[in-house]
Amino acid sequence: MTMVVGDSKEMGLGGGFVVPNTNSFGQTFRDYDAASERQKSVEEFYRANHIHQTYDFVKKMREEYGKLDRVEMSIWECIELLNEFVDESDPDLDEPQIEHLLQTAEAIRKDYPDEDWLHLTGLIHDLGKVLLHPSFGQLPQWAVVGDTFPVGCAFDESNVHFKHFKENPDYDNPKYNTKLGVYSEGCGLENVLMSFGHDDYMYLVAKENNTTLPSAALFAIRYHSFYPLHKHGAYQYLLNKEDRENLKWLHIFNKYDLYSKSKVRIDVEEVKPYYLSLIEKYFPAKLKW
Ligand SMILES: O[C@H]1[C@H](O)[C@@H](O)[C@H](O)[C@@H](O)[C@H]1O
Ligand SMILES: [Fe+2]
Ligand SMILES: [Fe+2]
Repeated sequence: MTMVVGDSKEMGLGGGFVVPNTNSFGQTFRDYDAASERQKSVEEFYRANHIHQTYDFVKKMREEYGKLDRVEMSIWECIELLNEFVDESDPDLDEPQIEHLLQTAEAIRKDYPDEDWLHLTGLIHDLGKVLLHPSFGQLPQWAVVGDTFPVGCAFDESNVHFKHFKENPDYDNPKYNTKLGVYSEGCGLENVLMSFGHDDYMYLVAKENNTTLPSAALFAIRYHSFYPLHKHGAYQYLLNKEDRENLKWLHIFNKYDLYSKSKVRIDVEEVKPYYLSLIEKYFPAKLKW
């Protein structure tokens, strides 16, 4: 039995995943106001993100990137491409993305050893960040990372750095700035346009390449950055019954996505054979991106 020294919350029994009290900068997770070396640049990131993610922008990007006509590569090749990127929206992590993917997957594996689909979901959930790469047009960070939110209806105040939405052209547009905007009560998230980024893009890649992952996996990939919903319970009026079901797995998934972020590196070569076997089980050898 492993005992981890710390207060009661940090104590882990039996080798399961232990939720740390603080991130690797000594702060609580997702504290966007804490004075840290990353605070200013993260806020700058959200300012640009909130200004530029409009209804029209999202529509255009979805059409363009939904074609999947840019690159052909395997899941593992994509993982390796992510080695060079650090996410500018993240107050908790400044390691290359490949570390975060493996940390998430391995943390899930500790607590859910039999749910191999969830391990793979952890491994691939952020692969959409490949949009930052030159072969994808080197999109700016504000169009790829950060929390997501619906466009086409009023922005909820639970969004991180909400005040910067006031500079978004949709903020004053009566078509888009009411509670429901262009949507109807209970219409289902599938019918809602979310701010464009790595979540929705990776969902499209997985679906269009005919993954055999279950729908809870696709939902987790697609909405894992939708913190206003899964952390704050905002935007409930857009959900349908299926969304509420899938949300249960997203809550589980989020614990590992967020709290596995650390400076402790995973030995890539050691775990690679296991993940290659999962990729082979759920994906074709080459995918369209
Ligand atoms: O900074 C993080 C990071 O970009 C994650 O990949 C995303 O899923 C989170 O929602 C975001 O806040
Ligand atoms: Fe993400
Ligand atoms: Fe993540």
